[in-house]
Amino acid sequence: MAGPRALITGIGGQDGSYLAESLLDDGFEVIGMLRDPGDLELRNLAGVRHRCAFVPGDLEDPPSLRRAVADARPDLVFHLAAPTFVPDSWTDPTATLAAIAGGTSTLLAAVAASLPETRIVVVSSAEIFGDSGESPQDERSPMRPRSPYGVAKLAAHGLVGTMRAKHGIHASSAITFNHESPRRPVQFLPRKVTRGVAEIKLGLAEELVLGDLTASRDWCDARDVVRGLRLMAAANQADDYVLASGVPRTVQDLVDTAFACASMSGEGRIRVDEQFVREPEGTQPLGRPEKALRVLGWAPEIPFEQTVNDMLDADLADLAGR
Ligand SMILES: C[C@H]1O[C@H](OP(=O)(O)OP(=O)(O)OC[C@H]2O[C@@H](n3cnc4c(=O)[nH]c(N)nc43)[C@H](O)[C@@H]2O)[C@@H](O)[C@@H](O)C1=O
Repeated sequence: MAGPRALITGIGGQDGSYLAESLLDDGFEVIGMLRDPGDLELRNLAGVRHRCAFVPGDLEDPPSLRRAVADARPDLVFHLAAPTFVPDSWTDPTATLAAIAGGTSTLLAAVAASLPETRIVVVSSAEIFGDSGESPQDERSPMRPRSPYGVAKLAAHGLVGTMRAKHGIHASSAITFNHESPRRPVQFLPRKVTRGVAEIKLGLAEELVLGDLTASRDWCDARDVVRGLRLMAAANQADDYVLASGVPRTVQDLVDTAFACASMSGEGRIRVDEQFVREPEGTQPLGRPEKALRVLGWAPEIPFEQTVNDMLDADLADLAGR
């Protein structure tokens, strides 16, 4: 007999691919929504692609999302797909809102209308807090986003709560803080750092060019976050949860950790370039994941140093294999 079915939007990304692996391991049938299911460049899915099915769907094309839900008839939906690099959201705020807020409302409405027993987890973001004025942040902290990306993620988060209240569906919002892994793209800071350190280690580069070294983030491992998403889907009651480490670290801390993992000193190897410096944050982004621990029994398990080390190892192997 076939197992329960899960539809994952954003299956080719960092979180989507780990989630697919975890669900397949537990006997789920996994259906991935892709803009182009003919795309074979799904590096993150290399190990499991042949065990997944795929349906077409584009966040900015509502009929395609409704069709994806109708065709997959999932028991669970994990909505992960989104444009994710925050600075890019200033280039086209309209497209950011359409993809993130519009895509989420279409999926929630499709579930409420045709599959009301289906459970859905929507991935929101710590960027919804912005100038919260409160640190650390939890599910009840003021939400004052500072970018179109944050505004769009706040709309998606709000839609989950309103659709849950109105239609009684099992819809949950994961307020995820920064999470990393060897599958993180290089435009994000931690991957840029481990890739840069690997290049220096191999003699392929002399320095690492970054923005503000004093900026602070709450980093955890993507594999821990994915475990949290599954616990949210499995919980008796749908609800919203902060998934975070609860530990603040600066960009400099991250850089030091990466050089230490490479058994090197970063002294004299970092240059700050204004093009990577963002406006300073009024409120330190830092999560308080107490509710996730209390209700779901979730806590991060993979130490920060382990994540950075895994990323560095992947970069060294990748560069050495070229
Ligand atoms: C929760 C949230 O998390 C992520 O968004 P992000 O925090 O913008 O991620 P990032 O890795 O681009 O920046 C982290 C920090 O690092 C600083 N920083 C310094 N120097 C460079 C630098 O050279 N490059 C970058 N990218 N950042 C730099 C930068 O100013 C910032 O303070 C996404 O997953 C997003 O989708 C999401 O939802």
